[in-house]
Amino acid sequence: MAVQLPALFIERMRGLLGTEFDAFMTAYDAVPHTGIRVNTLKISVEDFMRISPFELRPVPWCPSGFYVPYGSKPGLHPYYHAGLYYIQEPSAMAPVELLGIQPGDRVLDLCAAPGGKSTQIAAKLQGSGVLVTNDIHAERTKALAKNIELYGVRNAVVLNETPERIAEAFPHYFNKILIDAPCSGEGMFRKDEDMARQWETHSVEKCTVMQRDILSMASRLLAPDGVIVYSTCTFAPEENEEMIAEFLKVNDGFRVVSITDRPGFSPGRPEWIPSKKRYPDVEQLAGTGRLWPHRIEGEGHFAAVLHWEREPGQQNTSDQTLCVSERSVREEAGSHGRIKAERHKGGRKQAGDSRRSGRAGEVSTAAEVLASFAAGQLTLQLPGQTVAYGDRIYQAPLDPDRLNGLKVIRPGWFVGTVKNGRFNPSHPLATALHRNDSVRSIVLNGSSPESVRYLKGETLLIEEDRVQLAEGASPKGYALICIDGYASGWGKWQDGMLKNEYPAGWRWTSV
Ligand SMILES: C[S@@+](CC[C@H](N)C(=O)[O-])C[C@H]1O[C@@H](n2cnc3c(N)ncnc32)[C@H](O)[C@@H]1O
Repeated sequence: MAVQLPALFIERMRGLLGTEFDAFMTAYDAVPHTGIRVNTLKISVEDFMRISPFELRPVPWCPSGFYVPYGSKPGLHPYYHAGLYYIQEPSAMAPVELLGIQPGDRVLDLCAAPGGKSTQIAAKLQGSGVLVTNDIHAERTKALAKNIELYGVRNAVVLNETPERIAEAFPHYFNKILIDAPCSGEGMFRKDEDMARQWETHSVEKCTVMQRDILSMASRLLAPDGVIVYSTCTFAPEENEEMIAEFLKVNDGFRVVSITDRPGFSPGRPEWIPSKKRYPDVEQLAGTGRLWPHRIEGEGHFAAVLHWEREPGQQNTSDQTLCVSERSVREEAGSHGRIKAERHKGGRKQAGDSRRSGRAGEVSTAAEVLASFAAGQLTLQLPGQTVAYGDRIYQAPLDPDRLNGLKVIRPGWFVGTVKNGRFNPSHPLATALHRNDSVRSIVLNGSSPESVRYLKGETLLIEEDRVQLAEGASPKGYALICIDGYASGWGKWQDGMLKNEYPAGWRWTSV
């Protein structure tokens, strides 16, 4: 066995698993599986299967998930940089499938960084409804925001908050909530030896304190008839079945929705909750699910689906807690600059509602400059509400007043900046477009060095006949650069020269 497992962990698993223990241990002799999940915001599964540079084998519990052969190195292909797939451990693809996301859902991903599951949720929403995605760690929210942008998500709000403060701002607002909880990570020991090394210090008890707190806040955030999916990547019953048993004991009206008929899942193990701790109706915990590394092709996971069955109308769903006079906003100084805190006292410029800021000139400037750019450059109607924070313009999926008092990393789709009355389109605007959304586009061949040179930030020579134009458009100006047809960034074309607009912090430096 390559992995050094903690002795205490081995003893505990031997006691729990009994005759299954030997099979469990043999899983540690196998190499972990590599998975990719197709980003259906940018490409359909069928189209990706046609162009995939890798041999694909379906992941049974995720229709857009595939195993790729060991050694494939999916991070080293231009399609990865074009956001066509997310590299994700196969078992980690399961929790979002359990949320049952429908168009128009209001979804909260409470522990979201670096964003694997958030990008999966966004792909299921297909631009409808709203995704509020949050992580408590400021550093990790940078990676989260970047992934939201790389994967072309238009309807996400990115927060860096405590669950409690989100619960104060959004009481009973979300109909789907994912808690991919911080946990002791026992299910990842095969894939990440550091987790095995850190296990004793990162104790199960410490994690249960955080999990209990996060779950209790989720009950305040959930709308009547809503669903919480709670998941961990650990085996410890205290963080899994027992955590859910405790939650059910203190939260009336919730029921476990059985997932044991879902591909890959084995039943939860209520019998592993120590008998001295009594919880009512523990049998329903058999309806939670476990993914075992010796039974499936993936790492160890646990998931529970909790449905709040309380009748609508029994809870206070008012928005009265939203009135906060000041708002703190965090924004990045540049595309990938340092995040700085900025306070606005009613100074936001919001399109279409000059009464809010009292600075009608600026209000109209931001919205009008964007509208004028969009009229000349884009063929789509931008979704959401135009909002300006400083010189940065966003299309927000939520009324920005709902975010009052919260640490907001992105209030919506970052579409560009206004400087000296000119609109400069952002990189995330490009990554969330489809080729025909721009009046001017240039297609680079994904298997030619040209696409790698573009992703490295080099200037390219491009003949005029390669600039694809909507009717009436001239070849000079911003062109959407598409790798094999999939939007990857901007370039500015003039007289056979493509000035590269791929931002410095995003460039592919490892090739
Ligand atoms: C298992 S990871 C999430 C992985 C993520 N869902 C994904 O799919 O990429 C757990 C995350 O919870 C965050 N976290 C820890 N305590 C938290 C809390 N109290 N509230 C919100 N997030 C928390 C950690 O920073 C960490 O990023």
